[in-house]
Amino acid sequence: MADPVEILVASRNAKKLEEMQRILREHLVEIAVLGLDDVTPYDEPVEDQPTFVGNALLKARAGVAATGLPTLADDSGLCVDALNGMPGVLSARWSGPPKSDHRNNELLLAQLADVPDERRTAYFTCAVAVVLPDGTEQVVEGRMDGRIIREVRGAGGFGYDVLFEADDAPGVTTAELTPADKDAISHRGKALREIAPLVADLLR
Ligand SMILES: O=P(O)(O)OP(=O)(O)OP(=O)(O)OC[C@H]1O[C@@H](n2cnc3c(O)ncnc32)[C@H](O)[C@@H]1O
Ligand SMILES: [Mg+2]
Repeated sequence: MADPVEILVASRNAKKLEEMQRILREHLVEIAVLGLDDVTPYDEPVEDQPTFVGNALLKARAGVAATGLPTLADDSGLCVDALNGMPGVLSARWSGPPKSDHRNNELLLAQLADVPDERRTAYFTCAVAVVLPDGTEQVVEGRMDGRIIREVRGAGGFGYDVLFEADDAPGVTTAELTPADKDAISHRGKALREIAPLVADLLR
């Protein structure tokens, strides 16, 4: 039997990578989904673009240039209405280096301390880009609407999940959902389920 086609998922975030591999493996059954730890290390780009789409393309292009493998990358973040869309593309490193989910969540609570419940709306967004060695590029986006609560709750997920209640799963944070329940409603789940058939077609 021929070796399976390989794709690289270029993320340094172990929890995000786990979500991506879980969703992709379900939808791309005959494709081997590798992570950055499965390939020779390369210089990863600085995520300096003003948009999620721009950063996702940057990460995917760098992966394909370094490895020669079709590469998928996710750039995602939390956009809070009362903060004019911040932290947005800066979500991962909002509270400064070294990257810390805990400090980011403390900062979010502090920034929203005086914001009343009805104005604590926010959404997660995710751009997923796939780039092939022949230069073909595709990008899709997914979104999950919800609100920011006042105390962290839950042990699942990552990042700001402990402070986010999705409109599609009210009363619990996305850190309290099972992995499958988060994938079913998440920005990342939506984007990856949309791009998976495109990837399958491109690799055929
Ligand atoms: O760039 P890579 O290496 O993929 O990993 P990263 O963590 O730096 O990823 P991003 O640059 O895309 O930043 C995304 C940040 O947005 C937040 N975020 C994105 N998706 C999330 C989710 O599903 N749940 C909670 N927080 C999320 C979280 O703080 C992430 O670190
Ligand atoms: Mg990043």
